Amino acid sequence: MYTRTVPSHRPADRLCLCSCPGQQYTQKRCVSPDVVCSATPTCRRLGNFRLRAESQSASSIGGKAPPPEAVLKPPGTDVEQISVVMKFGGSSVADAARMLEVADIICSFPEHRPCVVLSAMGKTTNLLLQAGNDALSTDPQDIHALAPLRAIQEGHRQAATTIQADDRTLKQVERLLAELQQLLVGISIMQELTLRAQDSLVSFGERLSTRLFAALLNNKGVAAKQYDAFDMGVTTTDVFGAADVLYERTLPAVHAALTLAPAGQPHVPVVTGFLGRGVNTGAITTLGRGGSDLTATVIAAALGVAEAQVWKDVDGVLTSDPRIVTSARPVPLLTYEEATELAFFGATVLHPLAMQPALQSDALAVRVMNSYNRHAPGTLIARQRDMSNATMTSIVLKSGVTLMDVVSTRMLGQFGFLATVFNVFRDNQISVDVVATSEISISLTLDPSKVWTRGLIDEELDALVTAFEGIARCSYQRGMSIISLICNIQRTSLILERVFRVLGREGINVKMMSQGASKTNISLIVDESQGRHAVQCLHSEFFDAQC
Ligand SMILES: Nc1ncnc2c1ncn2[C@@H]1O[C@H](COP(=O)(O)OP(=O)(O)O)[C@@H](O)[C@H]1O
Ligand SMILES: N[C@@H](CC(=O)OP(=O)(O)O)C(=O)O
Repeated sequence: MYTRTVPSHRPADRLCLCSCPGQQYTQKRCVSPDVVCSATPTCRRLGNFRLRAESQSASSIGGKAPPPEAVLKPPGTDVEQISVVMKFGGSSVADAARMLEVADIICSFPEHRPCVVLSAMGKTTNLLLQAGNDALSTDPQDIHALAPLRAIQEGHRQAATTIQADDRTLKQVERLLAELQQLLVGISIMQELTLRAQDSLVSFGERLSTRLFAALLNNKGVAAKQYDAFDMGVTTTDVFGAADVLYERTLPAVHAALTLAPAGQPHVPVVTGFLGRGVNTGAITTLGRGGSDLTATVIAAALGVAEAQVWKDVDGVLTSDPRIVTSARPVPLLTYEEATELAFFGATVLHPLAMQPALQSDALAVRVMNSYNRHAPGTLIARQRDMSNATMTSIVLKSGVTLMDVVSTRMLGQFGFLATVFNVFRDNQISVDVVATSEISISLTLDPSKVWTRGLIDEELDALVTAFEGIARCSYQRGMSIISLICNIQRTSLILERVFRVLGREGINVKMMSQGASKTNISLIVDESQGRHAVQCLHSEFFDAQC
């Protein structure tokens, strides 16, 4: 929890939700309290406000990137303050051509002055992790030939050439690539890759991509400046690999860094996502995989802007993971709570903590957009939404889960049993996802990736069983999946009747179920081997017209 100390720059502004046919649930920053929307008779009071679709149509519809020599019309240079944070993930900035496309997207919002947050290009983070692991089994003199290192060097040099990066940027890129190689040599010599070193290692991805992108914008006539988040005040715990943002320190510092810029031409800040600086160690930290989403919402909260846009390679948050259900379709509206549950329970489209700053802010909306299909309305995530017509919103699968049963060896009525059980998990630093209890027994699922670099190992589970000796009988089953139904809990009976009819028909046994305090989620635990099939059948039942 934190108190937001940074006031909004536009106290008169407010957000409006409109539901115009064909432009469903478009959200706007309204410049006066009675300005709402223009498109249809039901919401006609927009006046001088332009719809997103209109402003996009002024730019290159069809998503074709401009030729490298073209000069872009800068986004909102006449806008005094930064008014939107736009985050582009690795898939959006996979290569120079994609960076050009992203520059064009940014410039298609002339009414906005953006702050841009970028992830590493394409799969660079994975390549960096692979290089770190490979370095452990490579002689120091052979590090320069490591395949992932070569791929990173070649990819970034090629991008720098294509975007015609200036000499200063070229030097910076070469310096970073040399530093990266040195770090890998160090890992090889030390024969050790700590989480701290690993965070420094993966930071090179965002440090390189942002420098290249700022150079590209400047080349296009859009004044831009690169920022490293860890030098700009993003302060975190020292939990390497999954650091938590320290909001009280971070928000005012980021606000100052981005608003107290030296006088002169307003510029577009291009900030590294995913990275922070550990409060005690002073070392570079990361916010967990996909952490750039969180960087974007943190910056949006720090600046008090109304919207953070996270641009992906899908048309928004979908009714299921498109890699499991090919017919999955976009969900137009979500609440912060629904988005958080989705992300925690396996929808990798959003970082699980990305909604945290939005929850604490006055009116920060998060919009998930597709940089490959910029006209798609995307998903708008806000504090509340009308649930009257909602039944099933999205179906999520999380695999690699361990199911643990803990049964008290004492008599019925023994108090303090639950507290004792959870103390054991706390002492062993293992996080629990889903819980179902009776008076003397408790079933729970254990998070497969408490640290994003690995899953639970057998030794940890055996240590837990030992820790329960004398307190309870404990057994565990690996290879489970959690299916999370993000749905309207007001309709639980109706939903569960359909769920169990489908699962019964398919011969899928539910090992455990939990509805819990969440108003948005019912979790079912099934055997991992049946997880994908179960999700496909449930999606078909709730979303496909023929069922
Ligand atoms: N419910 C879901 N809705 C949309 N995408 C999902 C969902 N679940 C998983 N995904 C996956 O998330 C991917 C987008 O997230 P991510 O790869 O982190 O994007 P980026 O790297 O651009 O930030 C999609 O390509 C899709 O495969
Ligand atoms: N590059 C980091 C951080 C990130 O947010 O990436 P993406 O936006 O591409 O998911 C990662 O791969 O985890």
